[in-house]
Amino acid sequence: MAGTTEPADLFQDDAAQTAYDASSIEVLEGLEPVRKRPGMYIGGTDERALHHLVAEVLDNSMDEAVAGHANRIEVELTADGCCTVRDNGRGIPVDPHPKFPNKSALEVILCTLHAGGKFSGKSYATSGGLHGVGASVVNALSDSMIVEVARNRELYRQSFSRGVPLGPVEKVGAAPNRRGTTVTFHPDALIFGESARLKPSRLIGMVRSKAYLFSGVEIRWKCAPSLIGEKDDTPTEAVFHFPGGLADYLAERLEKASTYSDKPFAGRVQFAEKFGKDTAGYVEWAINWTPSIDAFVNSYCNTIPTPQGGTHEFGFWSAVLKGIRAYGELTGNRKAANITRDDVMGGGCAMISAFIREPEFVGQTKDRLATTDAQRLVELAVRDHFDNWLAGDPKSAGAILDYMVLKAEERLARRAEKETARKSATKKLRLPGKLVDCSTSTRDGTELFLVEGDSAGGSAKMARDRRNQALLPLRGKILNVLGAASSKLTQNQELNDLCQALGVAPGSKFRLDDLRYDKIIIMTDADVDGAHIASLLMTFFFTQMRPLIDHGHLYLACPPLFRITQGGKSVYARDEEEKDRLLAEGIGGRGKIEISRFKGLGEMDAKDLKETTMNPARRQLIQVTIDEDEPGETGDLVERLMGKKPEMRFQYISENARFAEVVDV
Ligand SMILES: Nc1ncnc2c1ncn2[C@@H]1O[C@H](COP(=O)(O)OP(=O)(O)OP(=O)(O)O)[C@@H](O)[C@H]1O
Ligand SMILES: [Mg+2]
Ligand SMILES: [Mg+2]
Repeated sequence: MAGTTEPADLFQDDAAQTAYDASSIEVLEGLEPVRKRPGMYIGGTDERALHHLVAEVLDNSMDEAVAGHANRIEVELTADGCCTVRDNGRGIPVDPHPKFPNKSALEVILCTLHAGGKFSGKSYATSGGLHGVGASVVNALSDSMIVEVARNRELYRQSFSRGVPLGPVEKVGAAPNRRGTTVTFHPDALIFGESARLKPSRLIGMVRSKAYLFSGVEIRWKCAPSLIGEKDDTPTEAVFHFPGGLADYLAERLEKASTYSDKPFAGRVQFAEKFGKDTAGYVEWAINWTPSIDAFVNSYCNTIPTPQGGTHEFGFWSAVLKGIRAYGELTGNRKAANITRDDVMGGGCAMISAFIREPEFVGQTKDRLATTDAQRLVELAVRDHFDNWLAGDPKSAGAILDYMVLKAEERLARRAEKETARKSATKKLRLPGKLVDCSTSTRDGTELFLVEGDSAGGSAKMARDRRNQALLPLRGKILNVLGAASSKLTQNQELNDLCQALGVAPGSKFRLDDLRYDKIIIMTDADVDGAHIASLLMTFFFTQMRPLIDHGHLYLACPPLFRITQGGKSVYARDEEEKDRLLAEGIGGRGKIEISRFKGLGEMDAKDLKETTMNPARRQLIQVTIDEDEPGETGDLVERLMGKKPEMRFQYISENARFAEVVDV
């Protein structure tokens, strides 16, 4: 039947179709879409998203600073849960907007998606803002937002709630010595939940990082003491200003680490110097290598953190990789050719900050930079500097090169090890001589019978289905493995044969994927010796190949318990009940009926063994499982199986249904 055929009644449901007409298509106006689907704008409504609101407002002030119009920003958290960001920039325009003469530009910016001054590159060269949504999204998701603008010696103010203006922009006084924008907002509990709070410890890191990303700005931090928890060491006030930029920050982070170079490789290149005056922006970086702390890379574009990296980061690592390889060639170190990007990045602690015109990010939270050109710009800008740096400091350069060569060698050695391991696994297995294998080449549906004794092995060999049933006769008793050291384990021939036949190694080297059979079936006599062997085997599997049991590969065969003979005719009974039934029905022979408790598998001929114990259509198997619900059960089980009294084990194995579950398979 074709997969696209619709059930007939789908066509009858006219009502459903009528109800879904043009009126069901909604066009969300203004800021409604933001409140309906915050995820699209801030990546969700969780804590990360909540803190992203501050990032949006702060980014706008940073853009103003990077554009050269502001040099001071203040961030304050107040006890009422509000956040205030103030800058001394140009101030958001407040004059009427040419397209909407009744509204100020301020209102248009805050109440309209995709309204902004960063589309053309005229007011801002390399801004973090680019979509014209940030400020309006914060407004939409705040139950209160107040924006104050000091411009033209006047102070203006407009208030909003959930994206709706509470009135027009108003002049509220004179501001003779002031300019800039102040945004105060309170995240809406309807969106973020009643318990949502801006966390000082989370915000101060962001605030600090902005300061070292742009050395031309000073950021003042203030936080109500009541917001700082007992074990929290976030300061209530701080001033961040890093004239040394990223190099300062890296030095601070690597203060306690030993590094391969005394001084980091750090620098800053204006793209215009290299690519002509029309190329706006620059790249700044700082990196050092250390064996003592985990490698990290923090990358940014236009002060926006890009935790998922992107083109700028890729270009940076390309420069470093090519530089170090070239240096190796120059100094006659042939192994340098083996170094890859991973080797260069491993152990490298790097800060990369690019400023480019019209960056393209993936999504509004801007986690990854997608601008293709950034890769080329950054790579070419960094490359020359790296070459010079290496040449100018041979001691550091040598140490870093040696370290990367070592990383490359380790990586190659690991790969070689993996490859040989794989080769030996796929190489034709050496199988023990006494294994009677089945003919199927795949594992699916195959069974390996572990058979006690040679005589039973003989009839089992004839009784089996040679396509999927294999046999491994086990001679004598296997070593009592529970107490044995693992060296003893590997010396035991029976166990070695068993492992080889199964295709797996015991202990930590066990790999379920290598198992050669689907079902491992222990088939021993229904007597004390048989029970002992079965228990030894189960203990072995339990302690050395536990996943084999956990994944349901281990079974016990259930040979019959009674044989009833009458005048040359024999039948077998699995239990008392079946025996009684057979006796009552009669087995169809003549003369005296003899009932014997069945002893060994060897007593049965191949046909009987097949019918009672091996043929999947007639037999019963007990699947060995471990009951995890009962604490102490497994340890207890091993105790019982391995205890001194063999009768107990026999009893346990033949009767304990908690441990072993009877299944018809
Ligand atoms: N502190 C500020 N100082 C001056 N102008 C600002 C300030 N904050 C916002 N603006 C103006 O408001 C516009 C809209 O800001 P908004 O954050 O909504 O969008 P954006 O920054 O352009 O882009 P993005 O959505 O990527 O943040 C900005 O483009 C800028 O012109
Ligand atoms: Mg913005
Ligand atoms: Mg906007």
